[in-house]
Amino acid sequence: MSSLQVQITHRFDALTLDLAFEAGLGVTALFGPSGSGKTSTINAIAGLFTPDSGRVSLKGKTLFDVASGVNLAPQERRIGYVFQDGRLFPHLTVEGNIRFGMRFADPAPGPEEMRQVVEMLGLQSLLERRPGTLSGGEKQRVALARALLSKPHLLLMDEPLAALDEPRKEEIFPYLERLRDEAGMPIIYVSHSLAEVARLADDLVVMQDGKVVCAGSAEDVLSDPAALPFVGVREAGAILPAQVVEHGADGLCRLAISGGELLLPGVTAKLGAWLRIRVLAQDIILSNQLPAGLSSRNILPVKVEAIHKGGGPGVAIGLRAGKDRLLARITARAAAEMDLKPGKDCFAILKATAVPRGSIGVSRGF
Ligand SMILES: Nc1ncnc2c1ncn2[C@@H]1O[C@H](COP(=O)(O)OP(=O)(O)OP(=O)(O)O)[C@@H](O)[C@H]1O
Repeated sequence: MSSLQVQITHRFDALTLDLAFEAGLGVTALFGPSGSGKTSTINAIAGLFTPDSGRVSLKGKTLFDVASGVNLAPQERRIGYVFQDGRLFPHLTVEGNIRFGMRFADPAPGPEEMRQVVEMLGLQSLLERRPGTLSGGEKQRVALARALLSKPHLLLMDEPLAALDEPRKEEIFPYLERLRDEAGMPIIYVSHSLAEVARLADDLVVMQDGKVVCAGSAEDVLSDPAALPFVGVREAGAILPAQVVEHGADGLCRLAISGGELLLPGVTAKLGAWLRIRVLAQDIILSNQLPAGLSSRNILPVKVEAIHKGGGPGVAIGLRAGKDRLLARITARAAAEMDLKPGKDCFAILKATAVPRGSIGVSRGF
């Protein structure tokens, strides 16, 4: 049974929320366009907003249930909440802010637990500083530490990177990846950035107009051609588990994937490290023959699994590459001329520079 179970309905003037999903350990991303109801959903989980009907339970405990009249106050729910803007107390030091979270923990964390969280989030040298002197990324790490030291059973994060520029985002990602792998609790991560989601999420719940339109493991959803219209044609792309095999003297890294190898620039992870590589559907070219004399070194034998026609000239092609899946987006005309259909073998070609550094995340291994 999943740790968190959510079923809520609520009618706002302009939107009706009507959704159900479950979340286990690790990061479950709530992804969807602005106004799809993501924040309202996590506010309902946190007890900051009371829906018309439904039920929320965490680790078998009912937090909210209209049928039986249960509606625990936010502070009784054992939930940590990290807001987009951090919401630190400006008059307290970093340490004061972090200790504030401990007031809600039961039992209160000891010095060793505090040391571990401070170390995990790299806050050792910031403890005496005040929030006004911190960068956006540092503030978010403090907000995370404060939430974690309240010893929650669930962590809710609402667009925690939205206010940060790209370098600050890059700075905080390793901490979020560590948190995902070490926190030992469900984390609900709200985002409208598929790049963030592809990098962090174990599971994905895609929302639109107050409803869940698809849900499952991030790998399944992001490689599903039928999900492409919901995640966006430009942003859609599968994630491939890959292991670092060799750093070439020319700056290219050789990565082993279940269906072959990739050569990519800009990979700094150590030999043997497991990564998750996001390959955008629009960056894949398909060929019926093994291409010769091509500049790309990344040519993978693949099998067509599914084809999904959208309203426009494009089609999404679900591909099997070894044990993994890829998603390609090509024109319907090309698909027809290549006679692509489920079961057909072909080759997927990926330009090395098509995978930017920001599309490479660290994984807990597969
Ligand atoms: N308190 C409210 N009163 C009336 N309508 C509301 C209220 N809160 C939310 N809504 C409605 O629900 C919609 C979704 O809001 P919500 O903040 O949950 O979406 P979101 O997916 O988190 O969007 P964003 O990414 O922009 O924060 C709003 O556009 C609005 O129509």
